[in-house]
Amino acid sequence: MSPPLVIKNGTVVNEDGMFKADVLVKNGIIVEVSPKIIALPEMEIIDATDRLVIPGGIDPHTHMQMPYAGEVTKDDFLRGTQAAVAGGTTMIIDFCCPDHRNGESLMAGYARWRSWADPKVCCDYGLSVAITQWRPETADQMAVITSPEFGVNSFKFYMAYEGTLMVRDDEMYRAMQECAKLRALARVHAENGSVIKEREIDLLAKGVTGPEGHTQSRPEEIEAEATNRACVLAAQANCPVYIVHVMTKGAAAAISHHRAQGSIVFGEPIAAGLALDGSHYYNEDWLHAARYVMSPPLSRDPTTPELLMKLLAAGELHLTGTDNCTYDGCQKSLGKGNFTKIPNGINGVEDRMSVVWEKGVHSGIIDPMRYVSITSATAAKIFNIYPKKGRIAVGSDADIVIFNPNATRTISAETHHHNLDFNIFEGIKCHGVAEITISRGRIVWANGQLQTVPGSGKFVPLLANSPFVFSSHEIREKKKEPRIVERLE
Ligand SMILES: O=C1CCNC(=O)N1
Ligand SMILES: [Zn+2]
Ligand SMILES: [Zn+2]
Repeated sequence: MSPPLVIKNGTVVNEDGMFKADVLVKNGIIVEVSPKIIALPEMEIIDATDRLVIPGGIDPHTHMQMPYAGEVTKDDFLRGTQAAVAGGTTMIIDFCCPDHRNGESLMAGYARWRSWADPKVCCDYGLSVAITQWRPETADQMAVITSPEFGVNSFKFYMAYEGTLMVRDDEMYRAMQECAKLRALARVHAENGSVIKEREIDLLAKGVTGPEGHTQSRPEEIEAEATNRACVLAAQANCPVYIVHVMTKGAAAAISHHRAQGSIVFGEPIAAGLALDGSHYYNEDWLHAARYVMSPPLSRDPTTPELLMKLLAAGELHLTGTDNCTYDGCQKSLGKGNFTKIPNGINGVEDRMSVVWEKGVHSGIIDPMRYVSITSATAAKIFNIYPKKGRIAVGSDADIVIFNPNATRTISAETHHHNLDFNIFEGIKCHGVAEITISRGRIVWANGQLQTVPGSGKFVPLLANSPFVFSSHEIREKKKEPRIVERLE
């Protein structure tokens, strides 16, 4: 167990307030937050003068060590969580993807992911489970895996990747009904996978084989239409819905529309979409362009990144993720001559906290409290682990970052901790640097050095029925009861 830690002279920032205070940590828990804490000889002292003391980032969207289409993502649970803590993130929610189409149970897939992650993680993690087919046994397995013993409270649905991950509308509708019954959140990758597949065929037939074909096969309205459809199906199923990687204005507008209709919809932009645009797909260098291939694609509109940040400021979008799904140049080159074979994925887990500070706070669009909300607290609330996570308060886990808002760092593959030969944010200078990262009371990053221990991170059970998501559910359910008219024969 780490020695007691006292963080002195810092400014604590939570999503609802910021104030000067010292913080005392014992046995991995915050035990005191007060104006002046006397440092005793047995305590390790951190001087946080002119620094912010913030809740460790929570990245709700990663794909570490993910097997897909014969490849495995380069950031495994060790390198991926090392990159996370080096950037000020102290918890990830990774996507478990059981091979359900071929009969693997959700529980067996879950067990595989746990066996990969538990020995390697250097910070805490949770799991969200993808459902890639609606089978007779799926509903029962969803009930099992949302029990506290497994600790899963969200399910992922892909409306893209026809033939591998994509579910039909009727399947997603049925599964959303089950999510609502179990008080579990439906998370959706919203793209029209069927139309994308046809557009890919047409583009290849016309000789468009490079990464520019990827973005042309997925026009922005393809994401907007699917986002709208996902919200409609969720509303029909009376199921709260969470749209992952919101990349475009149209998708964000669809979310705002359904929220204005009273639906419970959460939108998750990602670091890449808050800092970059789709011009990279037209880069003369094939490999450069291929390295930015992800789905949905980066927006073709250079004004989108700022708009997405403004929607986060306005509360129309809610939390930031990364979709960290890293493939190196060799893997990306599998798509030479056919863009549909380029593995989809980019990095983000190490740079999200700095990118969001630079594009949000340093640019004057959000304040530090909103920053904590969109990088940590809202994720903790949605996944039902608040205030254990996402807050600097007595009783909360000591997942803490000593954050220097005035320091800058220039992002580069030369210095990052990803297991990757490229960084999509290469050369971007950010204000806002995580100088010390503390995971459950243990310093895991300081003085530019990792101090991680593989397997020291813990699996965090995510329990169903998050009040932030479901506390109005019963009343909503009653209002949607079907009506029967009793007619005299
Ligand atoms: O939905 C996804 C899976 C991982 N990679 C990506 O780009 N999109
Ligand atoms: Zn996705
Ligand atoms: Zn993803």
